[in-house]
Amino acid sequence: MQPDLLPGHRAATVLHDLRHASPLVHCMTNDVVQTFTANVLLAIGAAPAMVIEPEEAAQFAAVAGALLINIGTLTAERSDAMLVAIHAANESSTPWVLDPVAVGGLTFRTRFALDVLTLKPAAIRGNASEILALAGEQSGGRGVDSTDDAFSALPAAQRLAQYTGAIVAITGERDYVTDGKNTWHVAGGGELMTRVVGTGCALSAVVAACCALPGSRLDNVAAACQFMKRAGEQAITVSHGPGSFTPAFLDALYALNAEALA
Ligand SMILES: Nc1ncnc2c1ncn2[C@@H]1O[C@H](COP(=O)(O)OP(=O)(O)OP(=O)(O)O)[C@@H](O)[C@H]1O
Ligand SMILES: Cc1ncsc1CCO
Ligand SMILES: [Mg+2]
Repeated sequence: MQPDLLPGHRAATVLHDLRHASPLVHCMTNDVVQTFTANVLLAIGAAPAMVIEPEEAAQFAAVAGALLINIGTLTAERSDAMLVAIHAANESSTPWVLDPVAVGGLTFRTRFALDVLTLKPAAIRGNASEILALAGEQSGGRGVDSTDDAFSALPAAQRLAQYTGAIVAITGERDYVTDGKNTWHVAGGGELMTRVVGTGCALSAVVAACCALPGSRLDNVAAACQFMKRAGEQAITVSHGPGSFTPAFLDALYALNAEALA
C-alpha cells in the first residue's frame, strides 16, 4: 500500500518559511554539480556557500543553517575536510545531510558513508540503489544512477532511519520520505529530470535548507522533495529537451507558490 501523499498546504508552509529564513547552506558537494546546486538554492530562496578548505569548513559549518555532504567526487583529502565539518556542525547543532552518491559498488566512498552514518545526520537523500546499499541490502546501481525501484527500497529506508535517527528520502519516479515510522509519498516530476545531471544532488541541498527550518523535519524534507517534483513537471511542459529544461527548471523553482503546490 502506498503511504499518504504530503498535503500541498504543508509544503506551501515550508516554502513560505524557507523564503522567509533564507537559510545559509554550507555545501560540500561534488565537482559536477557545484554551479547547478548553488543556482537551485538561490532560485528557491536559500543562500548557498561552497566552502571546502578543512579549517574554513569547520569554521563555516558552525555558523551555517545546514551542511550538505555529497560524496559524488570524494577524495581522501575531501573526506578529511568533510569529517572535520561534520564534527563542527554537530558541536554547534547545525543539521547536516548526507547524499551517498554511487555508494555500494565503490569501496572508498562506501566505507566513508557507512562511517558517517554514526555521526547523527539530520537527513539522508539518495536514489533507491544508494539507499539499499547504505542499509546493507543487495542493490543494483549503475554508476551514479539507480537500477532499483524507490518503493521496493522503502523497508530499507525505514530501517536506515531507525538506525541513524535521520529522515530518509528515497527518490525516483515517486519519492518516499520516512522517519522510520511515519512515511510521506511525493508524486510528480518527470523522466526528463534524469536527463540532466544533478537534480538529485541539488535536491539534497534543498533538503539541507529545509532541515534548517523549524517544525516537523519529516514534513520539511518531504516538502523539499515536492518543490523539486512540482518545478520539474512545470519545466517539462515548457521545455524541448535537457538543454531547455535546465533554465526552465530554475525559473519554475523561482516562481513556485502555494497554488502550484496545492
Ligand atoms: N522517472 C522519474 N519520473 C519522475 N521524476 C523522477 C524520475 N526519476 C527521478 N525523478 C526526480 O528527479 C529528481 C532526482 O532524483 P534521482 O532519483 O534521479 O536522483 P539521483 O539519482 O541522485 O540524481 P543525480 O545523481 O543526477 O543528482 C527527484 O526530484 C526525483 O523525484
Ligand atoms: C555524474 C557524476 N559523477 C560523479 S558525481 C556525479 C553527479 C551526479 O551524481
Ligand atoms: Mg545522486
